[in-house]
Amino acid sequence: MTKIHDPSSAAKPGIDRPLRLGTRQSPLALAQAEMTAKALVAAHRWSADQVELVPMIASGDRILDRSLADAGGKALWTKELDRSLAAGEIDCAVHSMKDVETIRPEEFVVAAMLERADIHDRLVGAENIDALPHGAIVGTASPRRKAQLLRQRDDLDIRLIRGNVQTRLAKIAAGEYAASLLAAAGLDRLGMDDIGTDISDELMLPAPAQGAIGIETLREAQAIRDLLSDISCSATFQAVMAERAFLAELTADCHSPVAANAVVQDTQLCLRAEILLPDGSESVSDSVEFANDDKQAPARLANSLLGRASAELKAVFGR
Ligand SMILES: NCc1[nH]cc(CCC(=O)O)c1CC(=O)O
Repeated sequence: MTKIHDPSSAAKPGIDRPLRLGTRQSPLALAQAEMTAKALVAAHRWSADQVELVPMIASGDRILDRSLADAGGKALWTKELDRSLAAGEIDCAVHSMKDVETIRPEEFVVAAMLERADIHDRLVGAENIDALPHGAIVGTASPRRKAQLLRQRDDLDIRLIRGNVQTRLAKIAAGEYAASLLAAAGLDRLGMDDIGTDISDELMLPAPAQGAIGIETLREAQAIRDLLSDISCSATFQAVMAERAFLAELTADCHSPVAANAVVQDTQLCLRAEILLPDGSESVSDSVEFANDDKQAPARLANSLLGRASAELKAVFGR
């Protein structure tokens, strides 16, 4: 006997069963997943139990003795969630867009981004960069932050610091480092908005996608994509995609000191970007305004910056 396909028998996530949100297990990742869950519940008038968090440990959380760049790159943040998404164990995965590789497997799609938070870096351990003592030890794992700090203060002793936000703050409190830089967005989401001082984006243009939370799902999962699109902030989405397009053209990875930030103004985007030598001794920056639908503009900016760079700086980007 042939089975008659009954579409109502396919359990609808969020309706017949909870929508499963995959997340890393760090306190910041969990806070971001909670924000996503809240947004879904509000947008769809669900009850709280229609969304379920599925936390997992990422390789990036396990490897703490090396910089991410040396250990295998940004994939270390997404590998476990990717596998789980592909296996159908979760319906979508919540990420800090800053940690998501520029080129992603074709089967995944960023279906939504929450409204972007504070884009700035916050200095913890001193009032401002000038107030740091001569030769002070500053902890960061970011080539961008290191280069931008050294550009301003080449006497600083920049050393690798790894671990989640709480771990880093504990290391400063213990005197292992005089100071560190952390994303304001992360501190704010952890309720630590009273810690540290914002560094202006003139001095330190943030990392591409800093402050943005993205939710990925399977490209083919149209029902999930629809549920997610209802919580997406289109201005954030367009801005972050422009920043990522800039990165893609540079073929930058997490070794590369790169900063970029875009803002949407009506039908226009304004993209500011900067590339630096790792020791901060050279930086090239510029900004461009372009129409939202001009998808090539970020790549043009990348090439114009490279065109003005020294041979040494070009080489950082494999040119
Ligand atoms: N690489 C770690 C990471 N990824 C995203 C954030 C902060 C949250 C955000 O930028 O949205 C952080 C911590 C930090 O840079 O201090």
